[in-house]
Amino acid sequence: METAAVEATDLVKRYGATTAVAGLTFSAARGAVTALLGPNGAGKTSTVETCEGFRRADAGRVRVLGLDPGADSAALKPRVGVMLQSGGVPTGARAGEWLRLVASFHAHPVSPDVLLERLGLLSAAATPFRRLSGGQQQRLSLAAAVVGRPELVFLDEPTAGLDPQARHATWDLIAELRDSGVGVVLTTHYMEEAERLADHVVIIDHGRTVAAGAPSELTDSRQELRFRADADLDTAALGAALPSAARIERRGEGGREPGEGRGRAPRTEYAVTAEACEGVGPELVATVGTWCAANGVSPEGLRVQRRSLEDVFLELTGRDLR
Ligand SMILES: Nc1ncnc2c1ncn2[C@@H]1O[C@H](COP(=O)(O)OP(=O)(O)OP(=O)(O)O)[C@@H](O)[C@H]1O
Repeated sequence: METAAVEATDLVKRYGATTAVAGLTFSAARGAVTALLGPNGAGKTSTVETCEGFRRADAGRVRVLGLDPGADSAALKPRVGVMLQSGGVPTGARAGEWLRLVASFHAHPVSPDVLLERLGLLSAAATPFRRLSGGQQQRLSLAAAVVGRPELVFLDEPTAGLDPQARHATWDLIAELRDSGVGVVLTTHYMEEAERLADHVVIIDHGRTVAAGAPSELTDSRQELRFRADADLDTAALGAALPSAARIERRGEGGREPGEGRGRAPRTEYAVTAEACEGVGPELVATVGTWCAANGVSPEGLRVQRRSLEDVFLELTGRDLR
């Protein structure tokens, strides 16, 4: 059987007294996009850098393409592409020259010019790295990670700070890599990106895996009823009218509808959840609608929807700032 792209088991990484990774287990398949999600400081970068062989695990086991990233680093180097958060490009290197140099280290590279064009960097090819915009630097680092036709790429926040055009170009490139059989392991803070791009999501918190699965597996089983109403909605009274398995919670400011004037107070978003997903159905909609009608409340945008990955993420990792 072909080995996984990455297999990490009970991984531990410490920096002095800080335990950044505390027994983390995850796997990433070949020909698939695996997204590592987690709040700031959750241990994503430490995990990725350990898998890349830049850091030594204090305990646990990591296999990358079936090999040990520390002991087998020479064998892995030509097979694994790495995009670092910090770029990793010498500041004086010109974009095009740098990419050609990286390509020259590989036996069958992609044409550097084709990659520069794909990522909108042709006009910046003669510009030194330090003079590139932040987004151009990101894209050059991505190009350098994939130019050698790796079997596996690690991308640490590949679209952080990119404009929508560059983000879409990056997504297209990542999807193509996956479709051609490359394993992609990326970290991101953009839930929409993970939902759209990832085949497998690993949610990490406090150095451990707290949930893993396909985005749809993590969100499908969680329907809820949502609506917007005034901030002072009497949630206790509405809650009392609901079946015992259901409860209502405030989900924060719902904002204004497009075109709605600033003169009107922003609405608050509410969610009614039930212990079992089947509990969120027509009867619950009717109960909420009837209560609203009897109490002079106009529930805007009343709908039953699947929870977003962001909802699931916040539920699992909490709302406290890290
Ligand atoms: N080189 C280091 N020396 C000491 N502590 C470190 C080092 N790198 C990371 N840490 C600490 O380890 C923990 C995990 O950091 P890590 O960068 O792995 O998290 P992360 O999930 O990638 O965070 P972010 O989303 O902010 O990039 C944090 O508490 C961080 O302060």
